[in-house]
Amino acid sequence: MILLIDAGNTRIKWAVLANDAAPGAWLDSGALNHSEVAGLRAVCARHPRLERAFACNVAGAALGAAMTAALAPCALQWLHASAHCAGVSNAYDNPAQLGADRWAALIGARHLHPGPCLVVSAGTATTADVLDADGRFRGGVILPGVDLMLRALAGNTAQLPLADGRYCDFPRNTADAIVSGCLLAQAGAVNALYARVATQPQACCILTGGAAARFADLLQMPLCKEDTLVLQGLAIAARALPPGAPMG
Ligand SMILES: Nc1ncnc2c1ncn2[C@@H]1O[C@H](COP(=O)(O)OP(=O)(O)O)[C@@H](O)[C@H]1O
Ligand SMILES: CC(C)(COP(=O)(O)O)[C@@H](O)C(=O)NCCC(=O)O
Ligand SMILES: [K+]
Repeated sequence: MILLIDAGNTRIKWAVLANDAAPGAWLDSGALNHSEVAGLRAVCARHPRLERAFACNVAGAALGAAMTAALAPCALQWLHASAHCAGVSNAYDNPAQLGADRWAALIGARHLHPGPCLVVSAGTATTADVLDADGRFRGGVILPGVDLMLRALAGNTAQLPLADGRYCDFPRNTADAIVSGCLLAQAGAVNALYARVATQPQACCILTGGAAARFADLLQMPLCKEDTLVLQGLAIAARALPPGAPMG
């Protein structure tokens, strides 16, 4: 039994998986705020047959250390992006520079969909990553996530609130204008990146992240929503990287 943990800049997502189970067939799962990281200890206590913990962390060394402490004595193995893993190759100039959550999402996407796809993660940041039909990660973009965009406008202008408006085609008030602009910015980036794979047979978009639902309806392509894509990728990577194995 394995504990999988995706530590992002907003939330720590986790799931428990039996050794022979399909990625996504979670025995248990949940999410914690960074301030609740010690709650990982209770997750271990609830699952005494845990043999292993496998994680990605893009939220800094302090959170990583707190995760290690919370899980002790269960050893925590970290996924780092590398040149190859589980059928995915990494075209980043420096493969290790790619966020481990993006790398896990690409691995998860490859396992779900053998064709070309755009892997979109709507989290603190929004990322859109191009995966070719042969499992080659070609590259991708990073932009502020929805909440970051909304907070940037509220925090850096005299008159704009932290908007709680809704998407409209022709916004006629400030709150709707702000929300519509931010959601269109997200969808515009995704639609533009998708154009790079749209002509390839069986191309699709796999969408994940806590903010995915906010702009999914604005996306103009075949769409597969996978809320736990990163955790699924971690499960696949963990099986490809037994404890103590060198990174791919
Ligand atoms: N319960 C929640 N707590 C915090 N953010 C949430 C929650 N539900 C949805 N969200 C949205 O999802 C985003 C965080 O998504 P997530 O994928 O967890 O981000 P990350 O991987 O960067 O930690 C937030 O910016 C917010 O827009
Ligand atoms: C882009 C990210 C901040 C996304 O993290 P998240 O929004 O999920 O917290 C993360 O993947 C990251 O820190 N990447 C490292 C730089 C890169 O991927 O090029
Ligand atoms: K994420």
